[in-house]
Amino acid sequence: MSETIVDPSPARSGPSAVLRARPEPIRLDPASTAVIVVDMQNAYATPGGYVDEAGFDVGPAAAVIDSIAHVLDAARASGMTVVFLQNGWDPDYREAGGPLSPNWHKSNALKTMRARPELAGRFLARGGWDYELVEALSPKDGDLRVHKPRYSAFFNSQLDSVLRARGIRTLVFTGIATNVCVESTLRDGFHLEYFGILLEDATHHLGPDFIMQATVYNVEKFFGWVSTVAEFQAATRPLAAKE
Ligand SMILES: C/C(=C/NC(N)=O)C(=O)O
Repeated sequence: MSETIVDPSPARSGPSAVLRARPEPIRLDPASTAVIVVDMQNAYATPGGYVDEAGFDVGPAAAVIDSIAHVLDAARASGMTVVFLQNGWDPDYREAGGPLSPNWHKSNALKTMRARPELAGRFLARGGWDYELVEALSPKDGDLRVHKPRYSAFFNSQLDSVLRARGIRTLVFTGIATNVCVESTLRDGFHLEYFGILLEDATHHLGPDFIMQATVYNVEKFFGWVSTVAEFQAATRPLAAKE
């Protein structure tokens, strides 16, 4: 019996490819697919950035940067949209909210700066090094950047309108952190009718390994599809040849 292939864009006119994914394969239509690079900023992926200073392990981020670079090469070659998300706030932290915002209480960046006043102003402030994307993943011509002030990129940002204006239906997720901003955005995307695909080895989690497994389980079972960088490259290769 042949396996069902999920098809988010049955009315497409151009070439498409099938991505091997769990729980079932899903069709990729480059014209309506965007690769979302979640928060690959110095804050989350470079020693000396916020996450490192707050005591999380950024070691695995180096391999993730490499993996994402491969995904982006494949995505651009096959004509997909690339969207870089950048998390943070204005330099005065007004967008972060004050004590009446749960963000003020839960953001480890804000908490670390309050606990260590010598770090005040250093983390996730627009214009600063911590906020910048890592050098190895600099956007190329045609790529998009979207600023986001909370874990989910669909809140208080332009992401939904930027995607809808381009007819994007499928979102391929990479970036950091699997269990925080990646999962929050993929889940909210589900509720907005986007098809979310997690490339598990192009993400890195913050916290114990079981939390990565929990996100992968949640996505596979409830919110979307799970695949890998190698499968994405294999699926998109024939599309690039046709360009
Ligand atoms: C913990 C954290 C995660 N961010 C993300 N990009 O997943 C934060 O922003 O504080």
